[in-house]
Amino acid sequence: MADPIVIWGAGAIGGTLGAYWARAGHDVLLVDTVKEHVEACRTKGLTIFGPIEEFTVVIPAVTPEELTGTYSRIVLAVKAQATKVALPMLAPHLKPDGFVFSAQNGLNEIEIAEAVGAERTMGCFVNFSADWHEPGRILFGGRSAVVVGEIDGSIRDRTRAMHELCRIFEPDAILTEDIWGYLWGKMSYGAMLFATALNHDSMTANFADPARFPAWLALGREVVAVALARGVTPRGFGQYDPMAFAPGRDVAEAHRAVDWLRDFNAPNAKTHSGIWRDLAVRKRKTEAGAQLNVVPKLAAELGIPTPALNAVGRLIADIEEGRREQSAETFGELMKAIS
Ligand SMILES: NC(=O)C1=CN([C@@H]2O[C@H](COP(=O)(O)OP(=O)(O)OC[C@H]3O[C@@H](n4cnc5c(N)ncnc54)[C@H](OP(=O)(O)O)[C@@H]3O)[C@@H](O)[C@H]2O)C=CC1
Ligand SMILES: CC(C)(CO)C(=O)C(=O)O
Repeated sequence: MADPIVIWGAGAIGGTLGAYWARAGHDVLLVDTVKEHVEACRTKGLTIFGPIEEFTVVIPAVTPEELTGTYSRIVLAVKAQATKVALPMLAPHLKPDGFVFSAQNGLNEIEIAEAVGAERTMGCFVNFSADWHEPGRILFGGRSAVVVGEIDGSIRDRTRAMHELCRIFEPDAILTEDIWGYLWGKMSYGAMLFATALNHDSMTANFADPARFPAWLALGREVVAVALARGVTPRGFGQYDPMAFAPGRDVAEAHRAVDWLRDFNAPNAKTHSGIWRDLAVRKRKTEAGAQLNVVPKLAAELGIPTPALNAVGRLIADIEEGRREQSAETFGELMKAIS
């Protein structure tokens, strides 16, 4: 494939992937709505910094309005709530036999497939940690799993090619026939991450508090119940096995999963989730509407109650709308809702 890899949304995740691919000699084109970031990337360069490594690479970059031409590979790395807006913008730039590769949290692949066709949609589970700090500067806070897979479970030449590209960035990247399993597995962890954003404690401090364990247990159980009812067996990463939250499993297994999340996040230079950062630092809406709240809707269709997910969704909305603060008290409201 001769045309550049287009990264649509060159923030924390898209920018990090793009920087690694560009440094490895691949032709990359960043597309982002933040003009100052686009300008920085294409002039002084995009700097990746943090505990993993530091480097700067100048990468061609444009705003969506400046983009011309059609491309075979478009890596979509906008927040889930921006997917709906980004899809009609990128669709005219996708070649008829090209594909959109979702490097996002949530089940964006459903929406992407509806917009550009299932044949032109590829999934990816991303769990590494990154934060956009300022134009041209992204913190790469910690390594974690990257998994590549087609939404129909097939493995094709293009799937292998994307997997190889991801291995440049993450040598342990996995090629899977079960991307939905990984996406639902991340959803179970993601629901807990939303809850960690109800207060100002780090992810590790949240997972370390035994008093908060009932919240992780309830959230994990609800997400996993919905996934299983939809015929998906959620898959994890590292030693986090979402099936620890499956019906009939001993609660000790869930304790082990949460303890592992505590330890996994401890050395991370990104101490808080992207959701916390949206609320506390970027002062903007989170992905709750487009990511977390999808699960209770699917659960309702299946007759599965989701009191913990409902409470987290409601409390995050309260913070977004200025009705509540991120605080111990707000987390306490979640605890009340599940007691
Ligand atoms: N950051 C992380 O550590 C992780 C993130 N993820 C997931 O990866 C996805 C991307 O997150 P992240 O990289 O953190 O997000 P960022 O906000 O850092 O990056 C997204 C970039 O896309 C821009 N953008 C928004 N709308 C459009 C559009 N229509 N066209 C082009 N660019 C646009 C954003 O601008 P603006 O800021 O103005 O909106 C921003 O610069 C999310 O689903 C997230 O949950 C998954 C694992 C870890
Ligand atoms: C915490 C992290 C990086 C996953 O480890 C994440 O997915 C997020 O910030 O939303």
